[in-house]
Amino acid sequence: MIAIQNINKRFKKLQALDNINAEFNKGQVISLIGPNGSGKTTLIKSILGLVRPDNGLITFNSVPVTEDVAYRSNIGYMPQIGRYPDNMKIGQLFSMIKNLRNTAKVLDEELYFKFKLDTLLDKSMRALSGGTRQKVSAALAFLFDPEVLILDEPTAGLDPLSSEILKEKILVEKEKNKLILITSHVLTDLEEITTDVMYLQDGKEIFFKSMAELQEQTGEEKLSKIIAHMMKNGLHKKEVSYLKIAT
Ligand SMILES: Nc1ncnc2c1ncn2[C@@H]1O[C@H](COP(=O)(O)OP(=O)(O)OP(=O)(O)O)[C@@H](O)[C@H]1O
Repeated sequence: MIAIQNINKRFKKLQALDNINAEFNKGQVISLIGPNGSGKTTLIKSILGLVRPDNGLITFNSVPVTEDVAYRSNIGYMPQIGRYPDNMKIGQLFSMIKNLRNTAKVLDEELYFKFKLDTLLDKSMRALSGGTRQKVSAALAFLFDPEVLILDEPTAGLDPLSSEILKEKILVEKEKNKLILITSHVLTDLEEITTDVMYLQDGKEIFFKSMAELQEQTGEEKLSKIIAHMMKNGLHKKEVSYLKIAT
C-alpha cells in the first residue's frame, strides 16, 4: 500500500532520514519507535507529502505521492501537536472540515461523541487544554473512516480514561484491516495493537520486523520485553533507556 524506497532527508548538516526502505500494507499496525529526534515524525511527514525527501521514492498504491495529492484523502493523520485556527470554535472547526471534505461517506463520529466534543462546541481553539486539543485531533483523524491512520504520539497528554477510549478505537480499526502507523514512547500503549515494529535511530532503520519475528528472535512475548531484550543484545542501553519499559 505504502512503499518507501531509499529515502534520505537532510536538514542542513543533520541527516534526519538515512536511506529508509519499507513497505506498509493493509492489516498492519506498525509501531515506529526510536529516541527523540530519530526521524519518526520526518518519516511520517514524508509519507504525507509535508516533507519532501532529498531523494528516493514514496508510493501510495503504486502512485508516487509527489504525483497526485488525492491519496491524502485515504489517510487520517493525528499530528504530534495539532495546529488549528486560534479564532475558531470547536463547532466551527468541525463544520469547516466537513464542508471542505464534502463527502457522501458516512462519518465516524464515535470519538467525537465519546470525547464529548459535542458539549464543547463553543470553546475557542485558543483556549483549549493540551488534552482537549489532542481529542479534537483524534476525532478528526478518524472522522472520514480512512483506510490508513497515521498517529503521531496519539495518547500524549490524554488522561487515562481518554487514552483507553482512543486505544480501544485503534483496536477496532485494526480489526477492520486498516493500515495503522503509530509512534509512541509509551510501549504499554502499543502492546496490544502492534503487528510490526520499525526502530529508528539517528535517521537510520535499525530494524523493521514483525512481532512474530521479534518474538521468535528474543523468546519474549511482550513488546516491552522484546525491546528490553534487544537493548541487552545489540542496541546500547543509552539508545533505548528513554523508553518506559514495563518491568
Ligand atoms: N523542519 C526542520 N528543520 C530542521 N531540522 C528539523 C526539521 N524537522 C525535523 N528536524 C530535525 O530532524 C531530526 C528528526 O526529527 P523528528 O521530528 O523526525 O524526530 P522524532 O523521532 O519524531 O522525535 P520525537 O520523538 O522527539 O518526536 C531532529 O534532529 C529534528 O530537530
